[in-house]
Amino acid sequence: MDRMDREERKKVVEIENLLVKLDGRTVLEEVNLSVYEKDFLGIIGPNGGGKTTLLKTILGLVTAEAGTVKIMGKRISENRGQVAYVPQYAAFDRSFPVNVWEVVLMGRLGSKRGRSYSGLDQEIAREVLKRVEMYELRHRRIGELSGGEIQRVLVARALAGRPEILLLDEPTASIDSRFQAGFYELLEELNREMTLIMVSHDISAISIYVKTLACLNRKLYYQHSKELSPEMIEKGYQCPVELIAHGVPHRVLAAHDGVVGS
Ligand SMILES: Nc1ncnc2c1ncn2[C@@H]1O[C@H](COP(=O)(O)OP(=O)(O)OP(=O)(O)O)[C@@H](O)[C@H]1O
Repeated sequence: MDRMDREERKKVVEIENLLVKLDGRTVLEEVNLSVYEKDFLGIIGPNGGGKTTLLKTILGLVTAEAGTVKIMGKRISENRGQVAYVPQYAAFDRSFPVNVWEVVLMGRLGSKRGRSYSGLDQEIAREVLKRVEMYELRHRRIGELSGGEIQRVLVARALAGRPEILLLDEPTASIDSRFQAGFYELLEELNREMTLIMVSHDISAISIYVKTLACLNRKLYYQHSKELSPEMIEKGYQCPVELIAHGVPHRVLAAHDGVVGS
């Protein structure tokens, strides 16, 4: 995406000089990031690099030590409801005794008045379940679903809040590779209407679907492009590029000596 194209679109997430400490330890520092309307940003990086923490900061669940985070031009505290989160599947308790329909309705909790869900809440739950092709299984207990099905339900729950920005934390980690392509296709379709920010370890898969890639290892390396320069990877992973390059399709590597970019 070139600069001209970006300037015509709205900035939906704007992070400046972010510093986050957890238990007194610096987890994120000097993070600057602008995400534009309808971007599909993939964030990669080593374990413990701060990816989940960055998503939680955008959601307002983690407080910054310094710096600013703005969503749609406003501070997070003034702007709830426009960002939704699809958690890591592993973080979801499968033994929780609820069915698909109830899980998706939880996505309407922010708008619920009184004790019961409105007709509108139910209509939205129906619509989002159809969207992720899980409506037929709406009476199923969560514990009876496959990893891929649960992930679709979690996307539906996030969509039920009618977000402008969807954050996804390793959404395909537990999905059988046969079903991953279908899941990414769903994300591509959603991206026509909303901004997506996705954390993943699966560089080769996400590089097919995302529009831009960033590398996070306490600091964020990002050029508003799908190409990762060897320098970004080296800084991001703090190990020689050669080790990583085997697992990265060439087309995400910018041209440099010894590696031909395409
Ligand atoms: N609640 C917490 N209290 C203290 N430290 C934490 C907390 N949550 C995370 N951390 C630490 O912050 C660092 C970043 O963690 P985070 O989960 O954001 O990384 P990540 O890039 O998402 O890792 P992974 O790829 O393994 O999921 C890690 O060193 C982790 O141990």
